[in-house]
Amino acid sequence: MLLQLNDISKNFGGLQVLQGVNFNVRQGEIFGLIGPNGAGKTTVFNLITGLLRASSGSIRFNDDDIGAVAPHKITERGIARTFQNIRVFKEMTLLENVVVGMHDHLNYGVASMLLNLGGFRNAEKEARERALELLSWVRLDHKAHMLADSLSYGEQRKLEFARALATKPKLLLLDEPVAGMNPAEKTELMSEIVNIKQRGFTIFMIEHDMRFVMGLCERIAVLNFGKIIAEGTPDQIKNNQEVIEAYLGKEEA
Ligand SMILES: Nc1ncnc2c1ncn2[C@@H]1O[C@H](COP(=O)(O)OP(=O)(O)OP(=O)(O)O)[C@@H](O)[C@H]1O
Repeated sequence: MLLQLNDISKNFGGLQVLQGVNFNVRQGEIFGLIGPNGAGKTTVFNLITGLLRASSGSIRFNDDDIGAVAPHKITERGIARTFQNIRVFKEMTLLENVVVGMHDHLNYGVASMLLNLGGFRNAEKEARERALELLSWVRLDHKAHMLADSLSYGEQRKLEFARALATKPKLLLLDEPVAGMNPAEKTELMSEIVNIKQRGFTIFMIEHDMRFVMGLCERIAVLNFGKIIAEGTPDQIKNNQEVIEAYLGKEEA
């Protein structure tokens, strides 16, 4: 197992947001976490990436306990994420945005690279070539030299995705990757994610768009009021009575 959550609970003061959460993400798969608004999904990502600490339970990545590891160290260990609210540098080009994402993994500082200082030329050239390749994975390479500000909302999401890949993560966490995308952009992103998986990346996403999650994920866990109520293949999840009730309410179900 690449990632294991064992009996995780999280309280904010008196509010119990997660209770006894258990699930695993396997190497090489596309895994999805779904659940109604406020179920605790983003809290799970914040625990995995070290922004929050669990009240109890353990999180293991590559068999190491990462429950008390600081966020930047989590990135170094190979976990990258995108956020629900877009965080691209709008006044920088797409290429520069991705190069910035790499900086942890290069020996030279970003500032030096961007300033073209002699000894750093090679590192800069390599970084730019790699950034261009990552942009091509999300079909944004033709816009590499444009400012991020000129992108549509959906394109900015894809730029964030490319930037997260720049750290060469073993595990990529995507928080609502298709939020704000139009249907054509969603379909495109679906095939791009499949391609990225085929390159050996493991992907774990939170997503509300059922067509997207069901079409893409190999396994899905469902969180409701802080508890995992189901885990399985998309077909198992679609037909699970407790899941249907969580989404529709008992009356309608
Ligand atoms: N830092 C915090 N302090 C206090 N309460 C918090 C904190 N972070 C989250 N919560 C609460 O925890 C609960 C779960 O929030 P979380 O954002 O994890 O849900 P979610 O499933 O990601 O929701 P959504 O789908 O709407 O993004 C909510 O009631 C939220 O208000």
